[in-house]
Amino acid sequence: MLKMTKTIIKLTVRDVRFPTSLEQHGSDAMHTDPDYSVAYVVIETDQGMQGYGLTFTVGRGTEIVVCAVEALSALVVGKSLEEIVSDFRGFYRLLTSDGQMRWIGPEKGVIQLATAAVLNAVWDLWARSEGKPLWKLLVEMDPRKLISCIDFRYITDALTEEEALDILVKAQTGKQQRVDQMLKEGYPAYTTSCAWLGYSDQLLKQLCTDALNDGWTKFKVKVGADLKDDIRRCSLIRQMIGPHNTLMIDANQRWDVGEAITWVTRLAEYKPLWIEEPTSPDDILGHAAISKALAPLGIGVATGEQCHNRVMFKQFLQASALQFVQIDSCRLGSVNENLAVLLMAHKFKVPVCPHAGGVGLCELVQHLILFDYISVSASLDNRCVNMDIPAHHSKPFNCGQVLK
Ligand SMILES: C[C@H](O)[C@@H](O)CC(=O)C(=O)O
Ligand SMILES: [Mg+2]
Repeated sequence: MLKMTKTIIKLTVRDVRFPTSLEQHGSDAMHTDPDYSVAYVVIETDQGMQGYGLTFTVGRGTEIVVCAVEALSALVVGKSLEEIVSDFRGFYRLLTSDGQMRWIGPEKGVIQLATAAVLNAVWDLWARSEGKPLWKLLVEMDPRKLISCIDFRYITDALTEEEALDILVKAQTGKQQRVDQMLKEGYPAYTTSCAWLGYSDQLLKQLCTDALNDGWTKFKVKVGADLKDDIRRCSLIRQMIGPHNTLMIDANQRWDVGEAITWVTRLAEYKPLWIEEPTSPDDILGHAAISKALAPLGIGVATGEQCHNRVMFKQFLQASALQFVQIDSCRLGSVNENLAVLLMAHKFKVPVCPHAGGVGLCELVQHLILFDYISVSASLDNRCVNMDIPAHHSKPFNCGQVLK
């Protein structure tokens, strides 16, 4: 008789690093020599199917994430895909609430990065077994089934299961039109690839010219190390892109709260849409104070690439501490936790502009933002996705090409 279940019999994890620090790709005010890296996970079933997942890291820290993935593997190997997805919420909890390992999180830091890598591989296996890309698996899934993948523990004071279901059911209207639109037009994207902090002005000019020629209209510039340099670089980019294209700035947590307000006020004449990660990613009230001070200048606060779980995002939203939610496909606990954040952002009417500066993040997050547009928000207002493909290869993101 034909065996129908797919049992996971093996998990392997590799430490993969790229020497990006040599040419300062990916550099910012806090990560001056980043080597873009991943903990890369492959799971294999008894029927020979594979699922691929990863989490993004920077440099030596990858070794520790690899150990954490290995520590989780015993919870995955031996389970069947069918058993996992029949109670995905339960499986998410199994990984995040394990009595022997919960103490080193919970749901944050290295262990959450490892959880993301493992669960990303499980979602990939699920999508492959259905013969669909992940975004399609998500948009075609019954709303009740989707909700059953989310752990609502700790967020029901902001979003209940019933409210989440209601959001998904309402967004069923017009869904097919949005699918067709995305396949034809793609999702708006921005690039940081012209303006990493360690790039010379000459390189910045050359990459910005190339990106403009390639059709990019939204540009992010790294700031925060030296105010004079920031003024010169922002002025240069604003001159090159003109008044109608969009500029964002990113300080990667460099400042204290007061310093952030003063510094960004000095850069306000270059009309940035947002200041990203102005201060510690854990300082919710600090972000709220910065948001309040910068609102009259028309500058929003964006954060999320180091926002470690749904509970943090909940509080940022409740405290009006951000104006742009930057989900990250590998910082949060994979698709399961990202779904919770997308639904909360929708309830709080805050646009989602995912983070993706890193290995594999652009490839992963496009699935989540397509799901957000097609099945949750139905809006492109004030929204764009980060696509940091190295500038010399860069093309505006077109999911018609990428995702068919
Ligand atoms: C170290 C990373 O390159 C970081 O600078 C990415 C980032 O902040 C972004 O893409 O945004
Ligand atoms: Mg950033």
